[in-house]
Amino acid sequence: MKITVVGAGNVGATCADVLAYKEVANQVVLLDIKEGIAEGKALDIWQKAPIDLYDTRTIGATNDYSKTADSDVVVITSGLPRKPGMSRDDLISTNANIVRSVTENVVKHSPNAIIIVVSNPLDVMTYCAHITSKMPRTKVIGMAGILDTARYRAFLAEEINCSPKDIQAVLMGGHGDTMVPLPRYTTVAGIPVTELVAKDKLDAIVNRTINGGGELVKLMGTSAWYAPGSAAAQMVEAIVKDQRRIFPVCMKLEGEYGIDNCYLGVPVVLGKNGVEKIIELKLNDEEKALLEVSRQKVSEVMQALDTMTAAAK
Ligand SMILES: NC(=O)C1=CN([C@@H]2O[C@H](COP(=O)(O)OP(=O)(O)OC[C@H]3O[C@@H](n4cnc5c(N)ncnc54)[C@H](O)[C@@H]3O)[C@@H](O)[C@H]2O)C=CC1
Ligand SMILES: O=C([O-])CC(=O)C(=O)O
Repeated sequence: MKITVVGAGNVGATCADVLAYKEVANQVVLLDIKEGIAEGKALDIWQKAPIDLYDTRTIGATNDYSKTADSDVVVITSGLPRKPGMSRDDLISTNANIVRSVTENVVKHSPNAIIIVVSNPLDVMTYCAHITSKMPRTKVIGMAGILDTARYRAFLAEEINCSPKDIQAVLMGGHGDTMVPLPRYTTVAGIPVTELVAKDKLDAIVNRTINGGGELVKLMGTSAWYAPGSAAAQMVEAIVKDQRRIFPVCMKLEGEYGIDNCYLGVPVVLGKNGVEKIIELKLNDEEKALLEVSRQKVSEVMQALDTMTAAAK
């Protein structure tokens, strides 16, 4: 198995490191446009192999896509991260150009790869990669839901003072202020979360989750990478090992949840073909209304991308 990670910055290098450490594939190629950075980080990860005892070979490339040829999965992390005061949507024009050209190169050299997009604004960059690739919607998907759910689970574990391993949750919608955490579908070792956490505390945790990315940007001056890198690696692992794990994943909806032609996070079964199945939850009216707000917001940004693309022609 061969995995390529495009973008050897904070998220991409972390993802490559986790893939190697967990021996998800025997080869991981890290590619960046900045001279030498991917080669250096790939070499550094390889030199950690005798210490951490893994045999995944990590290889770096400066914009040389021939080294990525015939990858099984490609993770796209190339693009600007936001700075304090910015929204993810502010990154759209720069990152769309990057994601478009990267996707063209990826598809040229690895026509059968499953593509996982990480660059922001996530939902619209998944749209951009999907239409550029001309591949089925089940094979061009975005990572955000695992990260957002992990933040929610970590905050809950802190509040309950229990292991995060025992918290199961699902979250839907866009990766932004309109994401839709679902306390009704959150359990702690099988116990509904509402039996363990008071409503006001749960509301505060949901709110902190929605602003989880921004909290870190404010603290660090750039966005997060440890949890995002691991989250993308977890999607790769589910695909490469055909685990059929159930995760929230961003993809094009074609009628599911009554939504057409919009890229949103929904729970799916992830396996060797990418998305094997979309799970349609029976949302209540309140949850449906929140998802509709998310749909409107993502659709607006998709339209903004369409306008930009048309103007550039
Ligand atoms: N979906 C999600 O949940 C998350 C998304 N992100 C997004 O991931 C992206 C990367 O974030 P970081 O790694 O922190 O940024 P970074 O600045 O550390 O790394 C980005 C890398 O992309 C490279 N790059 C730029 N243009 C390229 C091109 N055409 N080809 C190849 N490489 C190129 C840069 O040289 C840089 O090394 C950002 O857009 C950020 O907003 C970050 C965290 C979570
Ligand atoms: O907040 C950002 O810009 C990066 C990101 O998507 C996240 O960490 O959730």
